[in-house]
Amino acid sequence: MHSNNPFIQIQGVDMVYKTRQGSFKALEGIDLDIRRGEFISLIGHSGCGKSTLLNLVAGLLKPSQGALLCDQREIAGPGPERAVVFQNHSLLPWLSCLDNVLLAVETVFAAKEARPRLVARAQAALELVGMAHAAYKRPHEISGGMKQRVGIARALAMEPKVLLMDEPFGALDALTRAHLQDELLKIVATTRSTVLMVTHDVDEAVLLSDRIVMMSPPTPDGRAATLAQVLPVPLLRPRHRVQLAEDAVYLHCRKAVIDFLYAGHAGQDQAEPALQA
Ligand SMILES: Nc1ncnc2c1ncn2[C@@H]1O[C@H](COP(=O)(O)OP(=O)(O)OP(=O)(O)O)[C@@H](O)[C@H]1O
Repeated sequence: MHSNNPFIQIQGVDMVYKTRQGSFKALEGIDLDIRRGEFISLIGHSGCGKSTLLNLVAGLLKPSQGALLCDQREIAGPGPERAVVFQNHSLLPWLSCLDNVLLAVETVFAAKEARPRLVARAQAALELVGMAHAAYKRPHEISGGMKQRVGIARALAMEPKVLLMDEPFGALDALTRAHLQDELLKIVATTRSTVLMVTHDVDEAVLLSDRIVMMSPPTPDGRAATLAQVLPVPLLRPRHRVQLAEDAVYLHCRKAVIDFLYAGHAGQDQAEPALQA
């Protein structure tokens, strides 16, 4: 059941990095509530703090101000209920795909379950992403898209309450990317995970998200990045990319994000088009 209580709460968060040149405020005054089972995308130009915010929710960073809560508890560090998928899969090259997933399964379930059950969990996760056939292959023996799927399987196998994804499909070709987006839609419909995903891809954000959080970049006069706008995506699920291509709501959302990115909220990196329109 999806409850309306916020599952992740980000309250008045500032993030200041200490650098050799002094302090750098990357985020300021971030407030965001995420409901259980909600799919949220973070979008914005390079350097506007998307990864920083994701890493704060992951517990990999501590906020300089404010608080982050997951399921009413303060996020004090990384935890198995919040699994992270990075842009480059980060699989261990000397282990098979199955063993890579198993390693993650063990960290969560080894204390209370016997090995056959753990292996079954790892196999089920590989199946979920269509990679059961590669269970005994090592990462160098499979394609980039396949590695990324195994990375997602590894995260899902931990049965996390929250899936945190930092440009999970950023390094993939367009076709593989579209395929994995479709799979992710199905997987999330099954697992009902709460997802926070960083992306640069407008269509990906609209296709997958319940809400798109648009972040404004830091300003040249030293103002930190902040959340500028939150766009609801009121499209019914299941969603099908081909049908959506001409859907008025889809096109409206897509245009709203593109307008945001190009009108007034462009970062100092305008030469780097963040869009994959
Ligand atoms: N460890 C760090 N130390 C100092 N500054 C940092 C650190 N990590 C990030 N920053 C700075 O904080 C700002 C936000 O970085 P972040 O990686 O969160 O942005 P982003 O929106 O994810 O960018 P991109 O889309 O390019 O990945 C940037 O100006 C970056 O240079």
